[in-house]
Amino acid sequence: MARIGLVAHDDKKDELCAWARRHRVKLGEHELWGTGTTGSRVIAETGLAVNLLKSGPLGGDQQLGAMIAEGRLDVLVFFIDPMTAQPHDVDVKALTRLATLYDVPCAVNKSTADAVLAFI
Ligand SMILES: O=C(CO)COP(=O)(O)O
Repeated sequence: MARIGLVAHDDKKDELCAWARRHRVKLGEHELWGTGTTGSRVIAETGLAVNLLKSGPLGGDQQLGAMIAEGRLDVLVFFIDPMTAQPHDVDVKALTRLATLYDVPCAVNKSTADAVLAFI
């Protein structure tokens, strides 16, 4: 069982929820963690159990980063919106930086997320 973080920027939340619905059975075999708004939407739209952290801009991204630094997260699925500036861009960069540093698989779009999930 892998510990998977689920995060999406606002314009990518529909995409992440559709992805989670498509992989509902497989995701159900794993321990899921989500930032507040993303995680709540995944719960509502899939019925999957997701451990909720704070909303991303309020510290949720940093909580996921801390989990990575402490060896408590195995996979990060983070659908980033490349077209919209984020007020908490420093947190976004910190999270992707820690995933890179600790060699945690980090899927920032659907096809990469499909590939990572097929692998675990
Ligand atoms: O801001 C986010 C990622 O940077 C996601 O946070 P929410 O899931 O709370 O919207």
